Amino acid sequence: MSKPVKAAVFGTGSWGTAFGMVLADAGCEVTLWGRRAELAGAVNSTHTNPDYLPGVELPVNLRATTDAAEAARDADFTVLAVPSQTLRGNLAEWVPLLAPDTVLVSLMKGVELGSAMRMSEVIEDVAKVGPNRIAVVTGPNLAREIAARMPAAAVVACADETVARRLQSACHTPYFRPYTETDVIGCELGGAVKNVIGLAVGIADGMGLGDNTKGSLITRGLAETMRLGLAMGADPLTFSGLAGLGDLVATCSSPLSRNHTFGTNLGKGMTLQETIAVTKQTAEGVKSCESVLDLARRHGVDMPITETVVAIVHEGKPPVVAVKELMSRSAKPERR
Ligand SMILES: NC(=O)c1ccc[n+]([C@@H]2O[C@H](COP(=O)([O-])OP(=O)(O)OC[C@H]3O[C@@H](n4cnc5c(N)ncnc54)[C@H](O)[C@@H]3O)[C@@H](O)[C@H]2O)c1
Ligand SMILES: O=P(O)(O)OC[C@H](O)CO
Repeated sequence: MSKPVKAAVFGTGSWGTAFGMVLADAGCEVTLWGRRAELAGAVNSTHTNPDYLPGVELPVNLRATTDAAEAARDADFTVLAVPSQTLRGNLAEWVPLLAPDTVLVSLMKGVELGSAMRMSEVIEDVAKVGPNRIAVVTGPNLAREIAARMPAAAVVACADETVARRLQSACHTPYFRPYTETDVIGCELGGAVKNVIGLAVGIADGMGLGDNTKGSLITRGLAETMRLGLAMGADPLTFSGLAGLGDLVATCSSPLSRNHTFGTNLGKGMTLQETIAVTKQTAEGVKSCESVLDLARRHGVDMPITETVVAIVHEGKPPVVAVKELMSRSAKPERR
């Protein structure tokens, strides 16, 4: 009998825990790493994560520890599920502990501030491993729905398709259907930019605007994501798949999305500080809207919705003024 696949998941937040559950349900031996002993204790003793997924019963073969070396030991897959902006510092501490041939798997949907690096680039930079040992999991995967074992599809992307297939088989369950991809750039951009568009749609919802506005923001948001992707060497077809349209629709429609909810609160008139204060989990788009705009400028790409989100979130532009400006841009053909 072949030995079970071992996975370490660094991050016991919503998605780290839910994806750990997926891996465990798929038959992997999974160890979650978290910073807080009481949370790791709760996972081990009550098989719940009361802070991030209250009411969800976790599999008994999902264990947790605060000892990073213990989690990392002999892991075939080392899954990273911390906020995008802390990844660099976190990973630097874990690199000496990693199993020699482990595949590093990014669950994160952000772009690093300052460097404008995608998460796989940060991993490559810090861990000094090649693209064939770095994979990305993305798609329409709201953690709470996955944790409730509601059916969903996902994408596992790696430059090396064999590695993507290994990961696909490690996380395939009756409720979680992963497809393989080799377009890592497209998959990561789809995940990072949908958070920014999710903020925009949330703002519009909070302002009481309608479904036409939502449909327009989703479609034009996808258009600007694709423009950036093309400039960066992504395959444009990726954006009509799960990592693009699929995730955009889930995020922009769901009250479970932290980015959408964050935008809704801003659109209702809360200040940035008030909105941050009521946001308990990571809403990646809040910081990544700036790094996505940075990427767009580096590549000479026009991203008006992203620019508008940055102006509302970070420059205090009133949403009503921002909408007026967005709508009064010069007329142009739909495709350019
Ligand atoms: N929640 C989802 O539905 C979902 C789905 C797909 C992808 N993602 C992505 O997964 C990533 C993680 O999101 P999440 O939902 O698990 O966030 P979360 O806020 O629920 O959890 C974040 C985790 O990181 C830990 N953390 C925070 N700061 C840290 C630091 N400085 N050092 C180490 N650990 C730290 C927290 O304690 C927590 O365990 C994000 O990039 C997000 O976009 C989330
Ligand atoms: O809650 P959000 O906005 O981070 O979205 C969660 C997932 O990325 C949806 O696929």
